[in-house]
Amino acid sequence: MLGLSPIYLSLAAAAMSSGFVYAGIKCSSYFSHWRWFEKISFFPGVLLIILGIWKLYSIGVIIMVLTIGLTGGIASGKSTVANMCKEMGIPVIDADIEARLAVEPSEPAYRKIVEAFGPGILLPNGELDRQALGALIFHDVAKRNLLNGIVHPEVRKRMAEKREAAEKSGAEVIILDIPLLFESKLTHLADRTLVVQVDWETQLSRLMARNSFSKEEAEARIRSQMPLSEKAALADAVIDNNKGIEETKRQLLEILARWRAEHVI
Ligand SMILES: CC(C)(COP(=O)(O)OP(=O)(O)OC[C@H]1O[C@@H](n2cnc3c(N)ncnc32)[C@H](O)[C@@H]1O)[C@@H](O)C(=O)NCCC(=O)NCCS
Ligand SMILES: Nc1ncnc2c1ncn2[C@@H]1O[C@H](COP(=O)(O)OP(=O)(O)OP(=O)(O)O)[C@@H](O)[C@H]1O
Repeated sequence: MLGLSPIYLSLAAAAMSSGFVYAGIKCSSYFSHWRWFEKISFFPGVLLIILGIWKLYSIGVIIMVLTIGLTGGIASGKSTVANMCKEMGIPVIDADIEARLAVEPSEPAYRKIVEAFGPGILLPNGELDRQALGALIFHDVAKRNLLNGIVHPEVRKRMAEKREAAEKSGAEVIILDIPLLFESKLTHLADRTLVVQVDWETQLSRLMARNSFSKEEAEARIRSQMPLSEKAALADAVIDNNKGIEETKRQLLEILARWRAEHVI
């Protein structure tokens, strides 16, 4: 996230100094009553505060982190792009994975889901039957909202913890892979938003192939999300993932290089 980049620090320093000067002028009557050592130490004191903040930044106490909110539609290629980032050594925090962990039988969300949807959504071994739950919620907006209301707060908590850990480990870039970044109004979590886009036909055929879904099942899942064209219009950058993997990687590298440069200046 923001951390404190040099540009923000410079702006803060400029604002602080002008604030002090303004206050100094406003209080000139007081200022004229200050003793000589108070007058002499005033401006160097301000300078020392600014240098102190700068030092904290330079030794890494204040870290500058670029947080990217990666999103898209179901099967548009978010995980494919996230895996490319992981290969580059960039930590990825994946909302789908956190959502899976949050509904394990030992977790509080599990009990709430069973209470809300009944034991019919359980497998014989007691775990959630994800296919059965999916069949319910992707065809019924009220049920989807009910499930989201149980799972999403847990996912947000888990992601915040992981993000803090990634920041502490000194990561300069962090990817938050959040399928519902725009739907759930979570863009404030990221400095930049990146949408992985594909056209409808490609999305449908990749989803049907990957999950062995019927056309109807796949369409219900796609329609349960904000249209990809709307997400693309809201994003800071868009990766066109209709073509081959290499072309997708080329676009990713270009965007990362641009954003890294912008964030550091
Ligand atoms: C309904 C569930 C059990 C289906 O599980 P399944 O293993 O089939 O799918 P998986 O979790 O891998 O999700 C695949 C994709 O479906 C889409 N999706 C999942 N949940 C939702 C939802 N509530 N609304 C819209 N799209 C969703 C996302 O694009 C996601 O990447 C599961 O998706 C779930 O618990 N969803 C609610 C939590 C959630 O919103 N997860 C998304 C990220 S927070
Ligand atoms: N450029 C590409 N060319 C061909 N196949 C691709 C490409 N990008 C992704 N795929 C395939 O499309 C499918 C969906 O991709 P991926 O799993 O990355 O999507 P996702 O957005 O993470 O999906 P979900 O929303 O379900 O988590 C996968 O089977 C993947 O291998």
